[in-house]
Amino acid sequence: MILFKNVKLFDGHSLIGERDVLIKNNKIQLIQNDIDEQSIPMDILHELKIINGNGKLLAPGFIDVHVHLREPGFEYKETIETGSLAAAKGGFTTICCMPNTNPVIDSIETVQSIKAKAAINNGVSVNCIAAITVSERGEDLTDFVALREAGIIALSDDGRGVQDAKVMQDAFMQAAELKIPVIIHAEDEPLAKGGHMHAGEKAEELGIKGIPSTSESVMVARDILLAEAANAHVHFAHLSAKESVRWIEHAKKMGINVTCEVTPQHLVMNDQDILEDHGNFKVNPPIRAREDQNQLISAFQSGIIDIIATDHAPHSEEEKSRGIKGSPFGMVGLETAFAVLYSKLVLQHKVSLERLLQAMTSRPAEIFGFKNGIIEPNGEANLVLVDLDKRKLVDANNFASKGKNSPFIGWELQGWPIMTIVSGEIIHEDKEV
Ligand SMILES: NC(=O)N[C@@H](CC(=O)O)C(=O)O
Ligand SMILES: [Zn+2]
Ligand SMILES: [Zn+2]
Repeated sequence: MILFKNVKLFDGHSLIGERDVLIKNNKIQLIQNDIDEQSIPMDILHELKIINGNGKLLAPGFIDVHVHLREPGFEYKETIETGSLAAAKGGFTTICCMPNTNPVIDSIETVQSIKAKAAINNGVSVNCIAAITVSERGEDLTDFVALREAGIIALSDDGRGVQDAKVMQDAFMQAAELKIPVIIHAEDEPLAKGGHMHAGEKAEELGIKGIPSTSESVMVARDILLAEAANAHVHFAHLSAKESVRWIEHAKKMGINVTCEVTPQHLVMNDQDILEDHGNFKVNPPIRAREDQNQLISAFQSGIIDIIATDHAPHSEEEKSRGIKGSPFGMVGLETAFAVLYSKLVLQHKVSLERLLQAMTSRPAEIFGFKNGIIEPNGEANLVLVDLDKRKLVDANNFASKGKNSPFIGWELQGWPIMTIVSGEIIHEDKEV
């Protein structure tokens, strides 16, 4: 049993002010202006842990619909266990893993084995996203019916774009019938081929071949049209280019069933922030120009961009030590997401705290059909306590993730998750406080 005193409460939709919150039997028992400890029956009082909020923020546990857990096949980069620990440290209680593993998550056996492994970890809920095509080869569709039975929450060939429009059309048609969201990694391979970073001034300066924005935007436009024709729900992953945002805004106005996500790195950086030729700055899609960044921020604040997703993509230090040309694409993000966004967007008055929190809780829950993402009496107690005043330098040595490939190393950030609770149990507590 836990009693939070005087926490600043965000209920999933809005900041509702200072409250006391009582957690009992996995559930949120009471939310009141003042819960008197004396009112708690003596026989259970000894089990009560009182946490003095001192104005700290209590929110629904964060939800991340885009995480690479690397298991099976790439356990040297991350495992379900280390990824779940990293999630808890970042305040996430629900994550969804992408299928670009080895084997690819394209069969019910792989889904079941991931779920079984996740179940014996720290309590973070791990959901599977299965591949659209067998082995993510872009050719034959996986068995959507069987995969849905196995409990997947969406389909995606993340890591690669589905190049063939006919394959994509068939996928949208089946997914629409089964009501499964399709998550698009929008990338036209011939247009992106051979590139390592955004095709702009910075790439020229470094003498590195660029990836043009069109490699993303043409696929966004194509898949809006295909999803519209099939009446499917299309969700675009990790948006990077201003043109993509423009097409999505238009599609939403037309009433097409489209949603999308943006990562912290694409919101707070542009290619001028790539200070050195280091693999930690390499990600796909690439960090683009300042105008793209500004467009992403305003579309995020206005809700055209629905949610935050980290695209947590761990790689080994050895792999990332080969410079921008020689390293694999991807950045870790679970442990820094909130602090990065709070420091660089909220404290700088570019995005409101409410909007940021909605985009990490109730909005992803709504889009992907999770029951959590809100705080309400009798609801499951999946929570995060955030110290909005805490300042800390990002030090990858302290990450729970095996991946140390963060572009934020050395940044001094404010606003850190300090306690994560799943079904009433504290699964992570920051011992420094
Ligand atoms: N984002 C990345 O740069 N890399 C991801 C793949 C992906 O998300 O497309 C990875 O799996 O490493
Ligand atoms: Zn991707
Ligand atoms: Zn990804």
